[in-house]
Amino acid sequence: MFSLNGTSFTNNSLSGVSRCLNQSSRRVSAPMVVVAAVNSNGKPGDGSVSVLVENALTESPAPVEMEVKSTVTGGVQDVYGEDSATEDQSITPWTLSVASGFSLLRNPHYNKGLAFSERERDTHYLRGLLPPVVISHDLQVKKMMNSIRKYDVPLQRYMAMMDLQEMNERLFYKLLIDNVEELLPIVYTPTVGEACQKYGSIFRRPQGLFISLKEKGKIHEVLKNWPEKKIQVIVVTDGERILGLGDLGCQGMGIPVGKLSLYTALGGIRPSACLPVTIDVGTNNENLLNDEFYIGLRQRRATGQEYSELLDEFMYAVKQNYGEKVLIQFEDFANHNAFDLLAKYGTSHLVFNDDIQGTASVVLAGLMAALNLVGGSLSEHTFLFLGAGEAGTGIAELIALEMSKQTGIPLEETRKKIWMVDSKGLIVKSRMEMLQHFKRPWAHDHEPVQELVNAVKSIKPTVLIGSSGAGRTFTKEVVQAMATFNEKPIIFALSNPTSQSECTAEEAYSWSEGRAIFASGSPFAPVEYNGKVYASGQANNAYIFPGFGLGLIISGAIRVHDDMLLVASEALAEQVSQENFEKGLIYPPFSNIRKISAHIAAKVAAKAYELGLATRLPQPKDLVAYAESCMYSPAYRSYR
Ligand SMILES: NC(=O)C1=CN([C@@H]2O[C@H](COP(=O)(O)OP(=O)(O)OC[C@H]3O[C@@H](n4cnc5c(N)ncnc54)[C@H](OP(=O)(O)O)[C@@H]3O)[C@@H](O)[C@H]2O)C=CC1
Ligand SMILES: CC(=O)C(=O)O
Ligand SMILES: [Mg+2]
Repeated sequence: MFSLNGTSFTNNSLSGVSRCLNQSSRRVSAPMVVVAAVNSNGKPGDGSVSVLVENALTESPAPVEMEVKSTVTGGVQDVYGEDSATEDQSITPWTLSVASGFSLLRNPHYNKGLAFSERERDTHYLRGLLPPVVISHDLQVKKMMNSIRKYDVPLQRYMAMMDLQEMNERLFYKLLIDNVEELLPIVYTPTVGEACQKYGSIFRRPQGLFISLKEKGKIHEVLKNWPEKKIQVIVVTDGERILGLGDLGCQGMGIPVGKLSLYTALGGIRPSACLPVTIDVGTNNENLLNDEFYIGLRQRRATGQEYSELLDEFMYAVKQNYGEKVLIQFEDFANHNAFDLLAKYGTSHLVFNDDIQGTASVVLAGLMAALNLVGGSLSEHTFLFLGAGEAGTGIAELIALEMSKQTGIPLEETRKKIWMVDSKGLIVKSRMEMLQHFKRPWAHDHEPVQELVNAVKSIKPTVLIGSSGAGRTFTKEVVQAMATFNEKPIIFALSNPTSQSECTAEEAYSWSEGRAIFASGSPFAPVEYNGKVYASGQANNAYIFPGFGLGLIISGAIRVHDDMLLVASEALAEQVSQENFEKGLIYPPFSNIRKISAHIAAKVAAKAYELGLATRLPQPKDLVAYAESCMYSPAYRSYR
């Protein structure tokens, strides 16, 4: 028993946190002295109990390594041992106080709904607050899936999922992990696109952190308002290019929220370590400016110095609050800012642009896999893009880099195998003066060509990639042209959501007489053509960023390097099985995504160590096993 600020505490309840740490299968330094203090009568007066947490690392610098059994794996930097507790161990459901009673049921992090056991209902003052039945986590998942499936409208399913995330986090993640193929199109593209468009009308409870021009000069304090302190990944948007839907301003928040749900479900990053951010500098979307339910600043976008000062303040406040190794993922910025932000902060922060880099890695993986079906090496193929923005030029640059690495041919030469069409036609040398800087490497010698179909007929690409955000631009004539000079034309329709896809799966297969190798950014159902069923893959950066981020975090990487993108592509391509190839697939099913993410993470981490960019030492021997052991599991913990 001891006293703090006049209150008596017992330490016989030295929390399960330290015990949990001891029994984790991860190698842990045993740093935590955790004192869960209860009032001397052992009963909270007002439903809450003060808790004091101390990190004893400073007092006990020598790390103690332990290897013990675990049935549940923990999140990266699971310092409180909550996630690495085995299923038969107890942990304390604490916030700054021990949650109990009504507040426990309203706390999404600890709420278990009808799965609270009889004992927990007694010890945590839940009697009467729940109906008598006690059900399992699995039954909760079954029940929730039943109720979600009753909604015919995808947006209603999205809203039900968001409500669940705000009500019972572990049920939300178990549902998503166990039913990933069915629920990915709900919490992610295409439905998240519609949700962003209607965000103001469907807005119920805020998710993520909103930083607007009003917060200029105060961003450091605003970050402190966020309830979690140990942030490992931030996904940030300014809402100017949301999927292929354009400027959705502050309503772009659905994207960082959705991407970070995938960081947890697909990549195993703890939810409490994820921070979704929307930077609101206004919007140029007239419909939103005139919408009475719009949730953002009602002004046109700030640009120039005003914009860059806000971004600068944000970037430095992030580093001040969370340190060097927090990963900042830029998402859905317009290209006139995206390339510059990546270049500007790439040397001072751990930054990653998902649209430029993540997309590049996922498409390169698909191409590597597709070579198994069409033959030849990468440099024997010719590529034509519709869309020369972030996604298009990002992918092109990574393909050229990989070709250069494979053949030893200089990058300037390998780029010549890649052609681009933008809204003004084929990118050719005569347009050089007027081109944005990121398009210039792709301006080759050729007479001007206006129409895509004519570019296809002239260049005769083996691979056609849509990254335009312009729906149905791969017309019948375009696909038929591809099929005239390719036995198996490779066609990617990357644009999201489905309404913006350059063509549908049905169009790709029927217009190519079943010969296309097709993948799309948003999913399409299998297609029947001439009595045969064709399943297409989903070429979406969701395959890459969760595992990529996990790899950066587990290695303590301080910078992103292009070679990490290349190994991530290899890791993903290696996961495509013979059985997948036989179905014409060039991506593995999402149902294996956590295993895939662990492989990607291991390769990325290994590259970080090789490049001297990793700070978490020593390097674990088996990086795949280590990555898996670091992944968050949504299994319920029992509360003492
Ligand atoms: N599947 C995936 O994982 C990903 C998919 N995407 C999707 O890719 C699309 C583009 O994104 P991003 O590259 O960031 O966008 P950008 O705005 O940076 O680039 C769009 C490009 O498409 C061109 N374009 C637009 N309309 C047409 C048209 N009708 N004909 C020819 N070219 C056109 C633009 O031309 P101009 O330069 O002349 O204006 C520009 O070059 C989006 O729909 C997005 O959802 C993005 C990232 C990942
Ligand atoms: C998938 C994605 O990042 C996009 O469409 O922007
Ligand atoms: Mg994006």
